[in-house]
Amino acid sequence: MDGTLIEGGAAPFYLPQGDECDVFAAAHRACLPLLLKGPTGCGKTRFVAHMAARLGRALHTVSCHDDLSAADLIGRYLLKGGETVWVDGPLTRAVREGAICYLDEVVEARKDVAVVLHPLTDDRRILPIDRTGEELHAGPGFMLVASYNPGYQNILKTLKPSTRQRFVALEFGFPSPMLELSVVCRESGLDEDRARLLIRIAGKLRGLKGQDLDEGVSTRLVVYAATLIARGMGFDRAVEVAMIEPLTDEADVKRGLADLVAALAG
Ligand SMILES: Nc1ncnc2c1ncn2[C@@H]1O[C@H](COP(=O)(O)OP(=O)(O)OP(=O)(O)O)[C@@H](O)[C@H]1O
Repeated sequence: MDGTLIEGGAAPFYLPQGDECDVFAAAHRACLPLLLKGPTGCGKTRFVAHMAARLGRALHTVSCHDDLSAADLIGRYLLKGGETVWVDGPLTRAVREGAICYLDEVVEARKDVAVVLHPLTDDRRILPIDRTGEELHAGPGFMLVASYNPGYQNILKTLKPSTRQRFVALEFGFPSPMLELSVVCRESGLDEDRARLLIRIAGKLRGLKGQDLDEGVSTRLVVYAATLIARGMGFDRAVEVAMIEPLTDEADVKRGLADLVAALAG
């Protein structure tokens, strides 16, 4: 596999917002790691799955959390049938196989993860495994992709410059209304008229980010609402359970959102 993109229907469905597929492919060819920045549910994970398939690479995805340590990524000795055996973690597996490793919400991970990522994301491209004494050299197929959501206002959880400046970075936003319409119809099977109305509602709700809401409604939630409607749920109820309830716990904000939706839905 020489990094040529495979066209065709085998890859998970993904509608590009711009030139991100070309940037991903170019970074893969150049053996550079890639950082995806953007809000939750805007298509980052789908994009990586799509690109991995088009590049003919296996994909190992890790959802990072605040207890995720370097050992979780690299591997550990485990007791199996009375014997102690070494078991590779997802990052080590990806390096050995020449696969793509996707670290979703990388800022959540513990600090020792950055120490592991540094020699792997600069021109050394090595993964030292202290416990086994191995030092793996990443081949041309391997690529590290990480994502984070700059919108989460947590000053303690941000990437250090020495980490972020090891990545080529792409910024994602919510798709344009036309693009989102295609995504929502394709993902849910809902008709265009009702999908268009959902997207207008989403646009209005996104406008409230920073006032009443921390985060705008994601494309994922619009797809949820559309899927529920396509399967028979009433429009208003689907909007309530998929596009309002998940956004906030505050009763008066919810009421305000419901009024706004009612005005739009007529
Ligand atoms: N451009 C797109 N093409 C196809 N589907 C999309 C696109 N953008 C969003 N989606 C839809 O939105 C859903 C959520 O996207 P995805 O899981 O990739 O979000 P994410 O940005 O990775 O979120 P998180 O940061 O929370 O993991 C997908 O399952 C898909 O249905």
